[in-house]
Amino acid sequence: MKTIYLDHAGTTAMKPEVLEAMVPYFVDHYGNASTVYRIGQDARAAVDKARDQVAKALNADPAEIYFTGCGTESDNWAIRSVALRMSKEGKGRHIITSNVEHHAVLHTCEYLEQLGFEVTYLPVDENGWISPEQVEKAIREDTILITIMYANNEIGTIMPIREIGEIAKKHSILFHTDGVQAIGQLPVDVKADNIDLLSLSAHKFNGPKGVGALYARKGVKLDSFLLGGAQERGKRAGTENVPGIVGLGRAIELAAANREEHARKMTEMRDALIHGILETIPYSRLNGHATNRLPNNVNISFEFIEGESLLIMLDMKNIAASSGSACTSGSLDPSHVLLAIGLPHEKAHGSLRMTLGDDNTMEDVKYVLETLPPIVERLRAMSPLFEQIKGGERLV
Ligand SMILES: Cc1ncc(COP(=O)(O)O)c(C=O)c1O
Ligand code: FES
Repeated sequence: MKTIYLDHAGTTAMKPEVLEAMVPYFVDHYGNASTVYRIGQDARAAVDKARDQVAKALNADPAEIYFTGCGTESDNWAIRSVALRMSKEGKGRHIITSNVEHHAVLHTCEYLEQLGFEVTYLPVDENGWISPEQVEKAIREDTILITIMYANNEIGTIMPIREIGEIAKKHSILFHTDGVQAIGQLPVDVKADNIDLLSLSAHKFNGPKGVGALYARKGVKLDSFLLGGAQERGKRAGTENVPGIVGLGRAIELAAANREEHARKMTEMRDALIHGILETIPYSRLNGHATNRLPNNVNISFEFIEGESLLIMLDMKNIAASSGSACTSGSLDPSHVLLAIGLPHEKAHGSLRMTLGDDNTMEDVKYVLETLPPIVERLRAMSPLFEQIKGGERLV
């Protein structure tokens, strides 16, 4: 039986068209893009083309796009570079972010705190949302950067990016957004959204792993993060990952062209899953905003069960899902995002994230809706706590 893959927020399979575009740059045009001879110049032209493709998808200028090694690098680069430069220029040392950011942002902010920066971690509401007013209220004389994610990778809540960008602009503060989960799902437009810096990662929209990009608006002074050669106009040293960059360019072009149809299809499957589960499984609740959420994200907590056991049993039925973000699923700590929306530990542990993609169909949704309820029931039958409430008494 085929695997029903429901972890597209973790990573996605590459599209055959993307692979096809990349292959020649491994074997034929393998030259170093910084050289003058033909096979090097072929590679250079391919990097330039990819830069155009990324710029077009974001409504940016190609000169505003820098290729990186991953979304994590883009986040680190944007935040550290702005912080260090602004503080050197005496503009201040205060950063505003949220408490549901990806660890690429949170750990970078914590690192900067060790260097003497001050960080405000705005608390989200019960839906995982930050209001523009909250952001405005947190602004101080010495605020140099606002970094708020476009959409959350665990619970799918979409942040009011355009409004936050407007506020940042009004106060002349730089605005970075981690757009890793938004690209391909939402209509991201860096100009209309008032974004100064945006991070993205190819493997989240059917491109290759290990390649990302950072958009930096013209006029934003960006210092190099990786020091060395003069690649990426002297801003990001290291021989370009030409096949990866070509793949990123092709993948974002395809994602942008199919975005509306993709979002429509995802939303339909998402809502069928959410309603189907909430209607058939007692003591379950949806995490994240009911409607203002990524079209492909389903995140549900089941009381009285362990997310890990649920994942193992789903895997035995060929369903691949997640119980939190990929990097923390090996740890015993409950997700910081689920705790931030106010879930107590036991509910946070019993959560299931299913993120849909192009390869899913309504048949898959049907299969999940048939397979999941008996698994939850079996796991609950083993739970001593659940035994106590069987009589109909509500404990929590
Ligand atoms: C919101 C968000 N930011 C950053 C990242 C990191 O991206 P990458 O895996 O390319 O380093 C991820 C993916 O795990 C993510 O979901
Ligand atoms: S590093 Fe990928 S989910 Fe955290």
